[in-house]
Amino acid sequence: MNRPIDAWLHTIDHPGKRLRMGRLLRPETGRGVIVAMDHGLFVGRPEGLEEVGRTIDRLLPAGPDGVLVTPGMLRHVAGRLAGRGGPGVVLALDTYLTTTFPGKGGLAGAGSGQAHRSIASPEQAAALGADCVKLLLIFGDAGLPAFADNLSFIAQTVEASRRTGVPVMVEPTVWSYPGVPAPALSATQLADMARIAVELGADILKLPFAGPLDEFRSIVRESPVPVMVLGGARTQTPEATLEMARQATEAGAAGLVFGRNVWQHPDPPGLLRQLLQVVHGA
Ligand SMILES: O=C(CO)COP(=O)(O)O
Repeated sequence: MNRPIDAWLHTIDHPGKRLRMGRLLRPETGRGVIVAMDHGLFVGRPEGLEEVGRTIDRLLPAGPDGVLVTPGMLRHVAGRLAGRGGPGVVLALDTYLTTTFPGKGGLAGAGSGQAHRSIASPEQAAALGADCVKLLLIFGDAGLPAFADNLSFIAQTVEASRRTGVPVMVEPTVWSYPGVPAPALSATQLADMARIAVELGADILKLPFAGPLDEFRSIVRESPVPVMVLGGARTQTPEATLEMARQATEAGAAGLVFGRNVWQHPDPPGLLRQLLQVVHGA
């Protein structure tokens, strides 16, 4: 089910986007392994990611294809990433807030409800050297006006990406609350969410892996853009993380965007090497 990188890159008619996307997906396999480290924006100081710079230093020798960070944090870690010929940089361009933060002392402030906001412009992301920007497409209980704003924010960012040349990764998700398990998505729901993201102009999809394998394979096959699979909460065992990576690869995914399962592992570079082995096969 491997799709060569040219199959993806030829779908992109913008040279800047092609060049940047080619930095995240390896030419030999058409896939990439991106380590997500933007969690601080959503939850504060996650266990295992107390110091993003130190985590990056530990992971770089394993050779990740990309890192996902926030524009604010990039200022502090760009020096570590520069001058090495990689990894590519994905910047989180938005965030969502909920008022329920169990164990976090009500970090999101007073009042009730949910809010979704941009935290940087596409132009800023381009100026910061981003190879890709990541946006959320959030389904669920925030109300129709919030959802409509979310859709137009993605559409505007896609429009801006024509000027900046920075590809747009869209992550369809559902409003969730720290400490509360995210609702399980059926493959049918996921297929609809993915399709809406593509219709909005996503260049890359970032999706949770939802079995059964054949149904996820259909979502990947139907997608005209690469599908990368996110990790989610820490699995019970490293073997379960590797198995998810195997199944995602088997289903034709263009790689992984894994966070907690990498940097909360006792040996993050060791696990990352194993993931790279699964995804790239060498
Ligand atoms: O991309 C991610 C967060 O932005 C994925 O992180 P997790 O693997 O920890 O879910």
